[in-house]
Amino acid sequence: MRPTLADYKHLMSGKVRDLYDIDEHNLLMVASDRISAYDHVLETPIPDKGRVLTAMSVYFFSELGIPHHLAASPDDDRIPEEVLGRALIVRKLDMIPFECVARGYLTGSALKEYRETGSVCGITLPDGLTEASKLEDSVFTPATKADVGDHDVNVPFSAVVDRLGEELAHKVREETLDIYLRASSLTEARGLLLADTKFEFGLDAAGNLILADEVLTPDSSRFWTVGDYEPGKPQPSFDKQFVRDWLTSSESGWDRASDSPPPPLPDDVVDATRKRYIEAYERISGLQFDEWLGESA
Ligand SMILES: C[C@H](c1ccccc1)n1cc(-c2ncnc(N)c2C#N)cn1
Repeated sequence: MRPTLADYKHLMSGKVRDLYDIDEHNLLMVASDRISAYDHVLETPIPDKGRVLTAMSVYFFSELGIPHHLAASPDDDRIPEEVLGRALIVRKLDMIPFECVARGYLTGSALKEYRETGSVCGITLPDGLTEASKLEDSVFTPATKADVGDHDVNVPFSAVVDRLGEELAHKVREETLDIYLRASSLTEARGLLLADTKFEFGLDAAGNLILADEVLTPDSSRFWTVGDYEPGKPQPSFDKQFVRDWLTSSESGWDRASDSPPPPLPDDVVDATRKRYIEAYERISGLQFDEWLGESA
């Protein structure tokens, strides 16, 4: 008999994920079907999004072959039925207080900073770069974690050194870039560009660096289609473009510049977005989503 979520103490919630306390050594990390766009958590869920992104993390944790925080099988008996397939048991770590971002392409906050300073996180970049430019060498662009609803703040590597010390700061940067390069090679071979991604690390009781959080999901990464890649303009998001296009179309009646919450999504946008998440998982992993744990929505 599996427990229910009510048996576990709720610890915190992010935009689309929730964290529960299992026992002295373990947490339950639950991925919801919530989706965010334009800094809003939409009222319309995307069925199976939580299960797909959980399956993607599990695939990469097993594929990357580096120490990670998964503490049990995805079908462990301690996982409640209601979240089976979209929840993982992870071991408690002393989390490193930085978003460890690796970028192979220039976009988002890094592009904004580059346009203002010619650099990102204190790293001077070549002149003449533009939206979605491919960077000659991928860069480590750490950020401090913002409260829910705020944007993370990019910081120079020296801030990581000041907080973690030279040795650990260098190890975090090295691990971040190594995982990014290996993952981007894997995804590109399957037709998807990994423009950038965000990792979180923690330390175990022995002081070992452990890969934590979710990894290489569309929520922690930007995925673009190789065939559509064209620097000089914003690239379509592999997973969220249908949502973004509809929200900014006249059909939605929503004004992005207003403070009003976005309207509910139409069924066709929801269904197309669900299919994109599943496509991303199946193309990258080579696995069939309908063989993944839990009940399809
Ligand atoms: C940001 C993320 C989060 C996830 C889900 C919902 C809200 C926040 N989070 C993860 C931990 C965490 N703490 C201790 N040990 C761990 N292994 C982890 C992990 N992963 C703390 N925060």
